[in-house]
Amino acid sequence: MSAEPLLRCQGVVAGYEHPVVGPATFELFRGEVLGLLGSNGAGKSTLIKAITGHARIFQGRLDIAPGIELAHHRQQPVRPAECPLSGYDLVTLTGASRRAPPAEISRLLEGRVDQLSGGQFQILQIWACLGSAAEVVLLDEPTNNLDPATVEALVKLIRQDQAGRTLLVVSHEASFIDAVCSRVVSVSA
Ligand SMILES: Nc1ncnc2c1ncn2[C@@H]1O[C@H](COP(=O)(O)OP(=O)(O)OP(=O)(O)O)[C@@H](O)[C@H]1O
Repeated sequence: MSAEPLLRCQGVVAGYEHPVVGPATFELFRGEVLGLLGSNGAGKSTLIKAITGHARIFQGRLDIAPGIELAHHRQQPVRPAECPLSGYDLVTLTGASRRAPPAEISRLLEGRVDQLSGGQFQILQIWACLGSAAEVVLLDEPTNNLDPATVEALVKLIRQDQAGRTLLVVSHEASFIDAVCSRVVSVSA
C-alpha cells in the first residue's frame, strides 16, 4: 500500500435534504479491499453516494486523489427496459470489454441485457465496474440476487483475478466481507 490514501473521509456527515450518516472517518489505500459495515439505514450507501457526488456533504472533508477514476456498482442498478443492448454493448460502454471476463460472465455477453435474470444482470453489472480501468471500484451490496455458486465466483474474481485492486465494499453478508475484505470500518447515523 502507498502512504497516501486514494480516498480519505474525515468526519464526513452526509445526506440529502438532511444529514443521515456520520461523522465518518476512514481512508482507502491503493490495493486494499475495505468493507463498510452497518445496520439497515445506517447510511452506507449514502456515504458511497457522497463519494460519487450523488449525496450532499454537510460537514467534514472528503479527499479523492487527483485523477483517480471511480466505478460505482449501485445497490439497485437500473436496467434499460425493452432495449436491444447486449451484454457486450454494456461492458464496451464502461471499457470493461478490454479484459477477458471469467466464464460465468462471458456467457452473458451475447444476450440482450433486458432479457437476463436478476442475478445474471447483477454479476454483469459488477463486471462492468471490475473490468473497467477505474482505479477505485465502489461495490454496494454486490451479492444481491446472486446464488451461492456465483457469490463464490465473485469471491474468486476479487481475490485472485483482481488481486491488488482497490475496492470499497458494502455488504450485509458477513461471510462475503470476511472472504474479500482486508479491513472493515463501521458506519452509523
Ligand atoms: N434519496 C434519498 N433522499 C432522502 N433520504 C434518503 C435517500 N436515500 C436514502 N435515504 C435515507 O438515508 C438513510 C440511510 O440510507 P442508506 O441507503 O444510505 O443506508 P444503508 O446503510 O445503505 O442501508 P441498507 O443497509 O438498508 O441498504 C435512510 O434513513 C434512508 O431512508
